[in-house]
Amino acid sequence: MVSIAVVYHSGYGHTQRQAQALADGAAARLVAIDADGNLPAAGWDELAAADGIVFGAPTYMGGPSWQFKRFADASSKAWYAQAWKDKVFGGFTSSSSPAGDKAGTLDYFFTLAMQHGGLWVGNGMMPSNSKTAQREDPNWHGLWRGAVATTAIDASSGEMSSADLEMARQYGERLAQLTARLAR
Ligand SMILES: Cc1cc2nc3c(=O)[nH]c(=O)nc-3n(C[C@H](O)[C@H](O)[C@H](O)COP(=O)(O)O)c2cc1C
Repeated sequence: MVSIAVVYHSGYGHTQRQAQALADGAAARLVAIDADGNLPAAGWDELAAADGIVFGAPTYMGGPSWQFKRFADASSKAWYAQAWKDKVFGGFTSSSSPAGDKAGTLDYFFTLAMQHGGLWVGNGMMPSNSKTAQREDPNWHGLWRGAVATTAIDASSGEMSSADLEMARQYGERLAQLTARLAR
């Protein structure tokens, strides 16, 4: 059984629901970054012990929230020790606009994973982009770098799209399966 850790920040609960859906799919542990950008006491040890690490943050002003960036800067200690080398990595983000410059957040996660010497996993999902496509279809965004969710700026986390949460769950499953294949 491989161990996956989902390390994420959420300001208003949307990214938290995505994190939970992904963790359900991957049978992963959640490591929440708090409002000050800090991990819980055992957080760094959990990340060091995991076979795979998944980054999550809301997209704020075209990139991850500052709390996630504070965590990322603090991960330079793990980088010096090459503690996360050869782990599997993935990422997810939530924003209010369908494009919303989410890609900036996912690209940042990818760069961070590469700096740590990791292996990036995309979602591997077919897009829903035909004339009959619906917003409740899986991967209606047509994006492959990770998992994404779009929720209207005035909608609560309880009103999130079930397709977006399902995307996170399926992505979690894929991350766990590929991590297990590498561990063989
Ligand atoms: C400071 C701030 C900046 C934001 N910037 C963006 C943005 O660049 N693109 C976008 O689509 N939504 C943006 N949003 C909306 C959030 O990404 C969206 O509400 C997201 O679902 C919040 O996730 P959370 O509840 O996990 O914090 C922004 C929200 C805040 C508070």
